[in-house]
Amino acid sequence: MNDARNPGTPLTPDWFEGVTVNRSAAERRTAQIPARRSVKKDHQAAWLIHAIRCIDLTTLAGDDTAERVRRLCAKARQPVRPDIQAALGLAEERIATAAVCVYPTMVPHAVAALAGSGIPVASVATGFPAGLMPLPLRLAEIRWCVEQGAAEIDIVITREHALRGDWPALYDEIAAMREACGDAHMKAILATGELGSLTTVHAASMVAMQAGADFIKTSTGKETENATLPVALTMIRALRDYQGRTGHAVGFKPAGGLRSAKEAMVWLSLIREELGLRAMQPDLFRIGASSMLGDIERQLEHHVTGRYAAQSHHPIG
Ligand SMILES: O=C[C@H](O)COP(=O)(O)O
Repeated sequence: MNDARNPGTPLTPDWFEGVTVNRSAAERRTAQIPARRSVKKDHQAAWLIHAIRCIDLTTLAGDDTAERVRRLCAKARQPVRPDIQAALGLAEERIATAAVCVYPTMVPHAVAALAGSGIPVASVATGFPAGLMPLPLRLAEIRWCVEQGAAEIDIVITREHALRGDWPALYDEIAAMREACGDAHMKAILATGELGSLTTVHAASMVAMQAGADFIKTSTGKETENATLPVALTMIRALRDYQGRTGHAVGFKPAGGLRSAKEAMVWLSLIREELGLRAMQPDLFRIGASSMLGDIERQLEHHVTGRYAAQSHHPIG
């Protein structure tokens, strides 16, 4: 994760009030990306390996178990089958996911399973996914996760603050969460599918960064609408504006419903086009996904063998 933490700024409404985001313009701009074959065929395998290195390998299910988390962590340590990795000429390469993301009570199991791997444990917190709990309890949950060894905390915002335009309330809660995180890096989940408009998404993005978020993240994966390209473009433009004003690069994490290798390529293309190569690195770009890795591995196997394995051949959970 980017060692240079986001120091944040005082709440500065001038940076977002009066900004109106045109949804149809954002949709037109992003509609072109999926169709574009911007990555040459023989570079696609390299892009997919890079995508793996950006994945927060996630399980956030009510029936999660310690055993499932242990299996997920083993996958995070060895995401590509050794024979496929060798056939790609990468036998000596260390390929691992960026992090493993779990619920709080699964953190100790993930920490134990990832010991010595260098792969950080990310935990959702603050009453994920709705966040509708008293703030002191949400802050205590963050501190508990950090004490259990989580190095990254994915917090959720109170959507009502954004929906009502109560930016001081939103800023104060995120700043308090950032303080509770201590040395753990904080990703602010905006739950954009519940924010009503891209204009509100833009404002909430800017407030989260001003309050000290190290990353801004689209979704919990539990909303009806999760990561979409127009939402991402809105957040990325806010990121770029924030960096222009402060000199600090905040990370971006799309999450929720991202299932395929092709989507991974589209998201990487969007980041490259909008923010450049540096922003594609795992300390600034993550993909929150519970099942995308399986499809990426299938594509890599096809790249190597010319055949597709059955979906079940690359299980994770
Ligand atoms: O990052 C967290 C998301 O819940 C992952 O969503 P997903 O299970 O749809 O991949």
